[in-house]
Amino acid sequence: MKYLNLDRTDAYGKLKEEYSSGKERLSLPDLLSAERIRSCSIAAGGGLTYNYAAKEVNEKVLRLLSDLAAETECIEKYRALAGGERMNTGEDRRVLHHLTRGELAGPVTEKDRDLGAFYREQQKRIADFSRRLRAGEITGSTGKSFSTVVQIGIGGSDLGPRALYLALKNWCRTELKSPLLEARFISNVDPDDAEEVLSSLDFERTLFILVSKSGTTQETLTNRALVAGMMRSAGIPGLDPERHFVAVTSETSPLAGAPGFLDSFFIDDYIGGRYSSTSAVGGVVLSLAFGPEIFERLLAGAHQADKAAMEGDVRRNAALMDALIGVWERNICGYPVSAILPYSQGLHRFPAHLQQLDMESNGKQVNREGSAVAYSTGPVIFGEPGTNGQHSFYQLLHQGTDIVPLQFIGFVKSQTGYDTEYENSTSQQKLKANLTAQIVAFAAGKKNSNLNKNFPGGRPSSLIYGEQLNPEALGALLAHFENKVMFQGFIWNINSFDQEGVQLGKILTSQVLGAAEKRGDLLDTYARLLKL
Ligand SMILES: O=P(O)(O)OC[C@H]1O[C@](O)(CO)[C@@H](O)[C@@H]1O
Repeated sequence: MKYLNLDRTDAYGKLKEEYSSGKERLSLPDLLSAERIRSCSIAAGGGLTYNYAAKEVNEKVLRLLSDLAAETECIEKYRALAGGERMNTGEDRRVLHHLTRGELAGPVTEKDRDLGAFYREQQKRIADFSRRLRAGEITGSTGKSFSTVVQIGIGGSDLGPRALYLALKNWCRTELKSPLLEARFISNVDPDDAEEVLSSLDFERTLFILVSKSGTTQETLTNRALVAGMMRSAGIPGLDPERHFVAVTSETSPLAGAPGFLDSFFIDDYIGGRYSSTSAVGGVVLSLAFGPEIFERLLAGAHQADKAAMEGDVRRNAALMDALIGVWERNICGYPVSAILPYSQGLHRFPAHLQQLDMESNGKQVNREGSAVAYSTGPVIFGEPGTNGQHSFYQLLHQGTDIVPLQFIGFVKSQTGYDTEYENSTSQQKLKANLTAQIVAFAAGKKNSNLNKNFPGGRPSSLIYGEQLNPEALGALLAHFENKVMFQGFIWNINSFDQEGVQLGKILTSQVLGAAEKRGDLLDTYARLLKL
């Protein structure tokens, strides 16, 4: 396989040339048409469709982007990654999150161990544990059945699972006959975060899921101690914290086999934190809260999206098309920011998950061999659900001095089916009307001689949509973005699977905590740290 920096590819030069010579051919108000809206759609798995009609790309640009995908061997690299090649060069590791939802390139083995079988075995153990606990066969230390689970973790051990739980909570509440366990999350080392969650819990009926792949993360271990301490001081006769904790960690972590847990479930170093939602990291909390069948349906949707991303024809590969257009916008058009705008309240924490997924993966300044790259890599990602965002930051998106490419997400039906009519339309109809109105307003704009009221348009967006946000659609949505980020990493020739940029802050924090005086004024500590 060839590993070329983006600026060494032929397609990159041609794309730059096309942009500088053909800006008027790329005018969005002129490009957008009813015919284009119909033709620029790609099935993305899980019943989802990716539509890129409102992107600043014409036929010529699409041909060149397709050449770029071929030149950078995106599909070959994806196949190699799925087959177990050590694509995480920084840490010399395989990258196997796809394998948690099914094989794409045959079995992956290591020293005769089938790694897919290992993930499936963990999944089966989680399913058995969840069924027994939900049936009341596994109880708390005082004999009461569990009604609440609390995940303690941070970064990838929190954001993805939390976003997925919140995304399915209302759908499950509406669709399932079996009762749901409530899930809560503690992540921040700020004690107010834990206190707020713990203050409303019945400890006797709560199971804590301690999630840390490394088993060394300061925030997570501190919160474990805080929870156990609070349980001990609650003064409840017979309450034993050790029978209220399970662990999710890697087999090589200090937590593996450590005392103090009712049970433990495992991942391995081949699944990066931000890619771990479909492993035990997300599997335990989602299976306990909703039942293992729901988690299996989510995995099935993710696997469909993974298979769809293997398609060699760019025009039939949603994740690859999304990735290529993102590179066009970042490197050729020069847009440094991108917004995720779900028109679905269930997805209100999904932008936060995508922020870590994208920015921790592709916020890199060196290529996979460690040499500096001379072009931009990952954009800044932010987002909020519509319509709330419309009344907050959309002003800048419509009329600000920067162009921010937008990723809309929407569904035909709501999750609960509850709806009400007011002024001749229902709430769900209003939600969808707002979504389509925004896409057109951003793309086409509206001329006004009063510049303060002028909408310049030309603000590109794409839309991922489906019938309803259900487990399959959510799994596919998650995998779509994971695969998009992976393809962009291939095109930028960077390693999207390590995160050295988080280390320095951790080291300096330990130095502050190791210093004799930790209780000083914030500015004193700040100044003293420079001398340490
Ligand atoms: O699961 P762990 O090992 O506690 O790590 C949590 C998070 O910390 C990070 O390593 C960043 O500090 C993330 O990549 C990861 O998701």
